[in-house]
Amino acid sequence: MKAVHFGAGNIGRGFIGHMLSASEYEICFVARNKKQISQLQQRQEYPITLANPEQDTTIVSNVTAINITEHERVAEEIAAADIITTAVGVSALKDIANPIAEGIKLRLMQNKTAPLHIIACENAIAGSTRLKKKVYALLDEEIREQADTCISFPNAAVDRIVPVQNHSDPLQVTVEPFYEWVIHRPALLPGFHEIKGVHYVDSLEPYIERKMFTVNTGHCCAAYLGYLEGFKTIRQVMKDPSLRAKVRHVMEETGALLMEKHGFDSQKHDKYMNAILERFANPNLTDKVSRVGRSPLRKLSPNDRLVRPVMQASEAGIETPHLISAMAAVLMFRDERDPEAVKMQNMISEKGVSGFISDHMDIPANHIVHQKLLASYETLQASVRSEVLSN
Ligand SMILES: NC(=O)c1ccc[n+]([C@@H]2O[C@H](COP(=O)([O-])OP(=O)(O)OC[C@H]3O[C@@H](n4cnc5c(N)ncnc54)[C@H](O)[C@@H]3O)[C@@H](O)[C@H]2O)c1
Ligand SMILES: O=P(O)(O)OC[C@@H](O)[C@@H](O)[C@H](O)[C@H](O)CO
Repeated sequence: MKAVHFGAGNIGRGFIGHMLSASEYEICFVARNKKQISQLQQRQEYPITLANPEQDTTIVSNVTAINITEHERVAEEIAAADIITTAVGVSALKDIANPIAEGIKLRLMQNKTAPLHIIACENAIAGSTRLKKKVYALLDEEIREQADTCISFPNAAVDRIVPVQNHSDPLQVTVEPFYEWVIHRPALLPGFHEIKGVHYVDSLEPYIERKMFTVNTGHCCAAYLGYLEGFKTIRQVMKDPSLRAKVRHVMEETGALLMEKHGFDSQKHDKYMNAILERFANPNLTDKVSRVGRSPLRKLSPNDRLVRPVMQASEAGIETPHLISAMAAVLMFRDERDPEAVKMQNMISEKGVSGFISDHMDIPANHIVHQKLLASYETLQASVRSEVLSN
């Protein structure tokens, strides 16, 4: 069985590659980093270390790589593949749509009708559907109709914390022991070769919302609240009892929404939240605030981990004071090395924070969430100003 995976980054090597290889897939990474590509080609394996006290290490084998710029080879790999996965970041899906479309054209030209599954393993609601729209926009009607008969884009949720790596070996990756990969079963075509350890479900929305609104909402709130206190790692943030309590409160607010919307059991959800807080606090893992808080424009977009739950909670009549005050912290986030953080501050300077909340976050000025967020931002700014003056 052949897999093509776009993006040989942290989650690509540390999770998706690991899972596919353990299910007897041969994996070809389509990547950009030349050093990683040549190492993957030469060694055809790489080590994964678990962030547990024993630092258990396993070897992922049957791997190779090609460069995204080798258009013909990428198309040939796609034409021959059984599964395509991606972990490039949701904003980069537009950049890989063309190579995937070219591969699909070649595959269909070769009359290959074996099923092909294309799964976006990104932190996004309906990531594979988004990718499909971008790919299909590049195919003509006849090819789209043919593709519909043998190519499917199942949506998925992926969960494993894999920080930025700092090893002398460019392929080595340290990952947390926990993992969860959930795939929407109804979108699987007959002949799909099962990936061991994946949870296949009939309805994905409860799983992706539970993951994004608990793990990712809590994680980024830890990062932005920690940033305001000058912390550099998530572990440091979680050691601060007041910040840890704030993150817990944010999760409780999104949890109230999830329980109301999806009928989750409150005791089980409580355990789920506790386990996540422990994952954030893992003493064997160093995860930077800058990684977890990266790309604030994406994180503040209407369908992502902050605006979506806060608006849904508001509609359901659920109060979210902690989430709103953490969102005010996002608006204060500055990181010169993060282009989205720079752009966000420029947008706020140009439009004012209320203009940013209306235009970028799509929360109209007369909405109660807009007004509360604005008030929370102004209070936070005033407290930061008075702290600066008193120092
Ligand atoms: N790291 C985690 O803890 C984690 C967990 C779950 C989901 N995710 C999601 O997985 C995705 C990747 O995250 P990551 O942490 O692995 O980031 P990363 O930056 O480590 O990896 C992304 C990789 O994609 C590559 N890439 C980007 N554009 C490309 C292109 N056009 N062609 C080929 N390669 C390209 C980059 O070079 C990089 O190697 C994101 O959507 C993220 O939200 C991450
Ligand atoms: O990857 P992002 O930027 O969407 O979010 C940063 C982290 O919260 C995220 O990567 C988590 O580590 C991951 O989603 C855990 O499964």
